[in-house]
Amino acid sequence: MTRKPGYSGLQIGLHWAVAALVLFNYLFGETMEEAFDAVYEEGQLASGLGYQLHVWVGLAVLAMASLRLALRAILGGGPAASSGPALLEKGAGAIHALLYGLMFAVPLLGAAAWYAGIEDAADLHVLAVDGLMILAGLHAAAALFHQFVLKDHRLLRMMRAR
Ligand code: HEM
Ligand code: HEM
Repeated sequence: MTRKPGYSGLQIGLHWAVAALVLFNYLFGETMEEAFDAVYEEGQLASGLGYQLHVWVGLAVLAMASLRLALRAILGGGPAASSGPALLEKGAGAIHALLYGLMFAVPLLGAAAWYAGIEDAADLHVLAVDGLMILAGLHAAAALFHQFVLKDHRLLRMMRAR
């Protein structure tokens, strides 16, 4: 079956929604750290709205990541459907695969820490978040390089529905 290159409106909407929600949880993660310490180190009850937002925003990322993978399997998209140099396409594909993996690993590790009180999962959650932010930064820089230096309209693929 031949598929049109690019992404559907829903795929594009989910891409940017995940990017915004990940950034939100990254910037406001401290409230969750305080709640985790209160519950598991000081034996107190967690208070405030901040940590609840962290949990729901993070679980929304998990749900959206699942939907994205399902849509990708059905609708396609991604570097395989485009035409850059083979080695660069492989690199981009590997980064996308790692980003997908971390979209699952980060919230799942957070849930294991929060709901089961697993300290090691909390440490891995924080480590995985750092990895996600570094990769997302590289990925965003690559998108800007494609768009403005190579001028191959790569960024537009994630802005205009096919
Ligand atoms: C400002 C930040 C970002 C920019 C400018 C950006 C840009 C793009 C662009 C242009 C593409 C399409 C590449 C192509 O197929 O030609 C893309 C795909 C992708 N992006 Fe981002 N992105 C950003 C943030 C993120 C974040 C935070 C994540 C993950 C949490 C992410 C995950 C992905 C994945 C997995 C794909 C591949 C989609 C697929 O083919 O199924 N991006 N991004
Ligand atoms: C995309 C999703 C998520 C991102 C980007 C994210 C990001 C973060 C960040 C930046 C911190 C603070 C790290 C620090 O200041 O040391 C943190 C801590 C934490 N998060 Fe998340 N989080 C996400 C999802 C979740 C989910 C779904 C849960 C639980 C259901 C969760 C539970 C926790 C816990 C328990 C901590 C405290 C860990 C500790 O103090 O060692 N997170 N998260």
